[in-house]
Amino acid sequence: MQPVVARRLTADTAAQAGEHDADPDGFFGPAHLYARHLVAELQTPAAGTAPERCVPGQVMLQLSGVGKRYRRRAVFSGVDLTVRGGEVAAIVGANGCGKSTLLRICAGLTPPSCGTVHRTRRVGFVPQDGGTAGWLTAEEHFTLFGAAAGMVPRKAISTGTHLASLLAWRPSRVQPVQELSGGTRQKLNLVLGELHGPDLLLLDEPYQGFDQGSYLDFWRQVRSWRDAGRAVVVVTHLLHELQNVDHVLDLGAVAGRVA
Ligand SMILES: Nc1ncnc2c1ncn2[C@@H]1O[C@H](COP(=O)(O)OP(=O)(O)OP(=O)(O)O)[C@@H](O)[C@H]1O
Repeated sequence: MQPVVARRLTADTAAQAGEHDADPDGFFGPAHLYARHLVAELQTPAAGTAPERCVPGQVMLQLSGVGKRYRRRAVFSGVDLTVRGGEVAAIVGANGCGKSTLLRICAGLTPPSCGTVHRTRRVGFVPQDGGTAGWLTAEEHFTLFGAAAGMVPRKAISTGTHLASLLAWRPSRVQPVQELSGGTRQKLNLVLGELHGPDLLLLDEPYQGFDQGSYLDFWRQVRSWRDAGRAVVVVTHLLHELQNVDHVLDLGAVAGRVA
């Protein structure tokens, strides 16, 4: 879960910068020095990040009787879902039925109000709103997130660049992320979620802003993860893709029958 920690750290930092209403360079110093500082802080590799082979058929995620309440309001209850290596699950349903909340519960970022969640250790999470830092470059993000997973900078950059190429994106070495288009920033998010080779990928509408070619590249990637024995859970509104997935969890139907 170290990449999740790194993502939270960069989001906190962005919030700090926003609160102080200062030029990031003046507040934190030059971007590359700040990135180096964060990398040093996250240098200790997460326990158990040594590469392991995905085992197709192995349970990567299991939800049993999971429910969520915000104060006295029930969002959903009684959610059961099992996703194995080599399977893709889609979470669908109307706006506000709790899809993002459920995905955060799967990632361990939001506690369920009831039920149990078992997940494999190596998880990649791609949130709907990215946790990227606008004044860092894509390469600095690769280095930062890679360090959190115990990758040396060179390996993190080459892996990130390779994964970006699978989405037809060639990151500039100098352009800060705040100058990227929305779709390209979303590609960065996707690459960061996959950088450490997770067994379980949790994706919250990861293709928002993608052009048609990138969208097709994305689903090609999903099939290649599945073929490699990884498990994928994707929140989606695009029902015509459901023929390509192994499980469909209609959270709208579940939410419609909460107590
Ligand atoms: N931290 C929170 N505190 C209180 N209520 C919340 C919180 N987070 C989410 N909610 C509520 O929980 C419900 C589910 O939100 P969520 O974002 O999970 O829905 P969603 O199905 O992903 O929606 P969308 O399709 O629009 O992305 C919404 O009514 C939302 O207002």
